Amino acid sequence: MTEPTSTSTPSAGAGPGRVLVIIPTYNESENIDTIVGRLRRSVPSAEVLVADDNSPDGTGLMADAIASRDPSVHVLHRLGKEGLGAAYLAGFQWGLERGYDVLVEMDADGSHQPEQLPKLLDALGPKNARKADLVLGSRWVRGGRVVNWPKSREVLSRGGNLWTRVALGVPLKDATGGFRVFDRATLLGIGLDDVASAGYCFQVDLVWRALKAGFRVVEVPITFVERQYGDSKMSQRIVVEALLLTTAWGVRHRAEQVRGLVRRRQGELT
Ligand SMILES: Nc1nc2c(ncn2[C@@H]2O[C@H](COP(=O)(O)OP(=O)(O)O[C@H]3O[C@H](CO)[C@@H](O)[C@H](O)[C@@H]3O)[C@@H](O)[C@H]2O)c(=O)[nH]1
Repeated sequence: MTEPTSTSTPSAGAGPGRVLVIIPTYNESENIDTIVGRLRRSVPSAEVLVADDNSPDGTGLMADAIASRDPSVHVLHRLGKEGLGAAYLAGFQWGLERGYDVLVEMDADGSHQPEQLPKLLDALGPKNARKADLVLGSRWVRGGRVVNWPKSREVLSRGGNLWTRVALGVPLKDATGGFRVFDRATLLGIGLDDVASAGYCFQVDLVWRALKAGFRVVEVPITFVERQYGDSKMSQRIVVEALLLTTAWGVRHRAEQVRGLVRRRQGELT
């Protein structure tokens, strides 16, 4: 693990502040060089943290080699595969401890295009005058799209987002996507210590927490391009986790709403 340098810090106030892009990896040896290179060219001031879960294909070692040539690239070596959510939580902690102002989630496989990161950072706004607290790269708002996705993935994603709106009342088109930009204060304000979701449900969990805490969440259209190399880690277990957890949260949420309504009615009657 290497320490961040201060050389890439943008001028105070004008830009978004110190940006750390966290890239979780598990068996991404075919993608890691390309994605880090694209990212460094697209947003040269941003630093990168590769959070690798001891990938058997040597992704972590490849990331070390990149980091040895580029002081803006850091590597967090984790013991084993614990899911995307756990890798991001470790990455957030790493970045918050080191004082980054903006923390970004981005896949390693090229499905999130680094060339679109500047417009997500623009939507967050400058460090001293944020326009939003959390920016979501959205496939399902007007202008957003997916390229080369099988119909089954589109149905799963659209269905998952519909379920999120119905069960949790989340007023967003794409609460499950994983290309996002967090202001530091948002991550500090949503209680990361008790996040239990490990798989992709983690994405819904964080958005929902941000909305409940009153943070401004905005969606910006992106083009999501299905990976060319390597495999998705999406599994039945991940889908079941998402369904069970969102259902449990939804039931609790609706019960709280009903209790609130009853309390208000009782107050009106007395
Ligand atoms: N460290 C670590 N990284 C992981 C793990 N599982 C997946 N990743 C990494 O997380 C990124 C996304 O994983 P994929 O398996 O390629 O994701 P996907 O199926 O295309 O899902 C994407 O879309 C979902 C919504 O449709 C998103 O919810 C998800 O975050 C991701 O962006 C990749 O960089 C992958 O290596 C893990 O257990 N540990």
